[in-house]
Amino acid sequence: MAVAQGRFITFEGIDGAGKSSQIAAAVDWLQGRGLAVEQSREPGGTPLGERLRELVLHEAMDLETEAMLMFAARREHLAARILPALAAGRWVVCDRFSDATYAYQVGGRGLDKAKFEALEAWVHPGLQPDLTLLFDLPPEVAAARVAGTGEAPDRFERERRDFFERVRAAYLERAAASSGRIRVIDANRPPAAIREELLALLQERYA
Ligand SMILES: Nc1ncnc2c1ncn2[C@@H]1O[C@H](COP(=O)(O)OP(=O)(O)O)[C@@H](O)[C@H]1O
Ligand SMILES: Cc1cn([C@H]2C[C@H](O)[C@@H](COP(=O)(O)OP(=O)(O)O)O2)c(=O)[nH]c1=O
Repeated sequence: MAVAQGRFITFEGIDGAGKSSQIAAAVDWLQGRGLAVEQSREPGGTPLGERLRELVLHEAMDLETEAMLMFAARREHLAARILPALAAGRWVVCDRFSDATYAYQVGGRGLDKAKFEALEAWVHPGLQPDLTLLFDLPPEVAAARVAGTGEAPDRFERERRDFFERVRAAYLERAAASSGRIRVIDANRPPAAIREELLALLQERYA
């Protein structure tokens, strides 16, 4: 007998891209179709992962330590939540996954691509999200949004414009290499327009 298998949907983009409220809209839409949906985030998603998140967002560290902590948190997230949920037929909507490590650690910070690929093959062999929504916008627009929140910036949000230019370019490069999985959304528009495109995309794919 075929076992129901949930779908894995991820959201990506530079800090301030506006993922948060759009993720909520996507989850609402999927739940409205009667699906069981789990919303999560990376780094994080489990008690251990959230503790690792605190460290990587606020503690200065070596680049390879940073990359391995991202993947350690991810391994725990997969083992404790994502894989059991998908196996039980639940859908998982996650704020960031390995594309973020590619964009931030490889693109932004210069981590050796072969080391990223080795970690990815170790931590989730044969598994990629079913669909990834990449929120794309100029770093200066995103930075103004982050500044507008009035919240204290973390270690990544304090990076300079050229860092986010590299992160953005790495995301777009990965999207070009996986155009069936990664859909680029122009995030430099009002929230309502983005929401409309996002829901149309989900409708086209999953209705
Ligand atoms: N399309 C948009 N246009 C203008 N401001 C936005 C838009 N989307 C989100 N924002 C604002 O930008 C800030 C960052 O949004 P958020 O959803 O937290 O981004 P992310 O989760 O991608 O870092 C918030 O203050 C939010 O209200
Ligand atoms: C998952 C992941 C996140 N990050 C970074 C990107 C973000 O700056 C930060 C946390 O992401 P996020 O939860 O999107 O932060 P916020 O809700 O404040 O926008 O971690 C990496 O550098 N590598 C990774 O693999």
